[in-house]
Amino acid sequence: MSSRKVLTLTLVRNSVGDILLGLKKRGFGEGKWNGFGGKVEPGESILQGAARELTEECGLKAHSLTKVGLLDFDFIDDPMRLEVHVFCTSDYSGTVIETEEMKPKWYKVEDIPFHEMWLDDPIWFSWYLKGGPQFKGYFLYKGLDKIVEQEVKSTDVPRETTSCT
Ligand SMILES: Nc1[nH]c(=O)nc2c1ncn2[C@H]1C[C@H](O)[C@@H](COP(=O)(O)OP(=O)(O)OP(=O)(O)O)O1
Repeated sequence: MSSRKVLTLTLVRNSVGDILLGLKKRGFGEGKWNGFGGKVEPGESILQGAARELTEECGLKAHSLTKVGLLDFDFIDDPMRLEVHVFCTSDYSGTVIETEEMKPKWYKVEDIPFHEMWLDDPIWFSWYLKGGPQFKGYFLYKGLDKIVEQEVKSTDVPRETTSCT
């Protein structure tokens, strides 16, 4: 029996192209820098979940979100499967705040701290940064510190921007 979790991950960029990451202070991925997101709750859409998590974790309100990719994670000897829907936005308002879950910080793209992020991030991030159609990634982990299988590819599906209002 596998247990599949649907999660969101949102990458925010400001008007000068810097990217907002958060240092996860608790829970899954604690101690790693990442975008903002979490589990989609019953009764909400994936987009609604992404917008809610962004506000909960760093205070920003997304006016629209652009779907950029999908990441699937399997774990050897663990029935957990993660389906992570990746969004980006530069269309937001509010002030960035530190929350119980995340300590946020703006990074220049060339300074993204990949050595303090999930091992898969340096593999798929370039697909996000370069634009183009949505990407699809698959990673098989052994534990949380080793990737034993990986694939990232482009799909035929263009990036899609949806209003959050
Ligand atoms: N391998 C991976 N690479 C990556 O870049 N992001 C990942 C990842 N695995 C999970 N994530 C993201 C998805 C999501 O944004 C976040 C995990 O969210 P969760 O809601 O599971 O966190 P928590 O365990 O803190 O749960 P809550 O207590 O519900 O907030 O980490």
